[in-house]
Amino acid sequence: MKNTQGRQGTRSAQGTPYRRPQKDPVRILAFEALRAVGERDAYANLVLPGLLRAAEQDAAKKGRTFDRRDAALATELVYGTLRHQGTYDAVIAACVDRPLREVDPPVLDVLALGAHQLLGTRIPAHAAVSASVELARAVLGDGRARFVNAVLRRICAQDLDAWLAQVAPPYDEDPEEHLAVVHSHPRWVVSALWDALGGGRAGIEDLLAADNERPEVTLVARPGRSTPAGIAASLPPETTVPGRWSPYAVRLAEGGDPAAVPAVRDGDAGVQDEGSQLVAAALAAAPLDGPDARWLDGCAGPGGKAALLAALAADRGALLVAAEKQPHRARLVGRALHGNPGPYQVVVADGTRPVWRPGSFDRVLVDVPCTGLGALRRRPEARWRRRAEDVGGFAPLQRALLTEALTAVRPGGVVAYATCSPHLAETRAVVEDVTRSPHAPAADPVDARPLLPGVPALGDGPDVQLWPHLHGTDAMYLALLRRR
Ligand SMILES: C[S@@+](CC[C@H](N)C(=O)[O-])C[C@H]1O[C@@H](n2cnc3c(N)ncnc32)[C@H](O)[C@@H]1O
Repeated sequence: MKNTQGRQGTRSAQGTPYRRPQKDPVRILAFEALRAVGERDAYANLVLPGLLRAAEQDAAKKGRTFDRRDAALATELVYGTLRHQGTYDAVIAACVDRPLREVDPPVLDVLALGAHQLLGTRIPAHAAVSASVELARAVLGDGRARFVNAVLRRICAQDLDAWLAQVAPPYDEDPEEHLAVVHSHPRWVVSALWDALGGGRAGIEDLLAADNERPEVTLVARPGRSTPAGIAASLPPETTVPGRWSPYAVRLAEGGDPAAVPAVRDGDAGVQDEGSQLVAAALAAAPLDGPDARWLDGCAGPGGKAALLAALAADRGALLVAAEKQPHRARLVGRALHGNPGPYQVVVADGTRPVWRPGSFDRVLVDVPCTGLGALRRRPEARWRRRAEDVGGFAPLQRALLTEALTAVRPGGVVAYATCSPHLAETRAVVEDVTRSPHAPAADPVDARPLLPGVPALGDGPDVQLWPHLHGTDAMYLALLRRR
């Protein structure tokens, strides 16, 4: 019998010709990544590499290719959609006739992916809609694909600016909600960041916009093991840029792959934001009277700062003890420190119940667990997962770890308290409470600003707060305290 319905043709119950959905591996991969983030609380940066590898292997089996451009587009779709989810949700909400919580999450993911292509990329509108409808047919079925089609057609009726004017309240009426919708941050995060940053509209807008930028990949050349110049010389000249502030930093140009850097493969260098490098370098540079032989990193996992500290300690013949409560993270610390030119020990230990004697260290770092609001550039989903209540949840541990750090350092020794969050409740409030507490050893603040030479806009001191929009770093906080 002659097939009159084409290669993939069958007839549906209604008699309309049925065409199998086109399976676009890039969009399917992006959808699967969003589902993993939404359904299983996965981290995009952890699930993506596995999905990309699987897509490559699947394509190879079918005699097709899934190349670097496909991988770059899939990554952009996932990260962009997650970063701008708050804005896209507000737009989608204006285009559906029921509350968003009544729309199934997989449908919302397809809509958000479509909204990102329409409002956040240069993909032509007709291509963005048809690719999204095909994705919906493949992963949701024909009925929901029609719904997706209808919603996306409403979205593409105007551009992003027009949508923002429609869905965000005017700045003058409700500044925080305006910024939350326009810059896609939860309102409580806008509020907390603004409290910490201070100032007017321009600064907070720049900060929120910087949180939505892809961060550069920065490497740390571990002293005694490699140098920024040596790393740069090992790579084609156009692929590296000097660090901005850290003498150990070298930045990779757009698209640079750290795994391709020989010094990184050998452990002589690592991937580390310049803010983290500055924290370790400032502790190492703090003036000290008396011995300088024993250093402690009390919250070391996964070991980025410990590896730099250990290399700096080695240069002075000092020992670094790197303590971490979680055994699996302590193993990562061991890996980061492997090959260090000087002495070090990695211990699995609870920094609030120390296994070391009081006063036995000359320099101590506590880079405490925190909300991570300073690294929103790197963790696109984190802002939606965190809750305002989480801040208070970390408070007792942060105070206990700083108190024990002050106990661990000898009189005259220096403690660095660091967080990758600028939230005032995790930064100044902790330092002020502990330094006033009768239960903590007495300590005096050390002005950290001169220990970050050349870094501008460090405020009134004595502590320092780095910012993505001012320094190009994560929003690391650092307070230095000298035990009396
Ligand atoms: C912000 S991270 C430290 C990052 C690290 N300094 C780096 O640069 O790679 C905080 C670490 O503290 C660990 N931690 C949490 N509670 C702890 C405790 N009571 N004692 C020691 N480490 C703890 C966490 O497991 C986590 O690895």
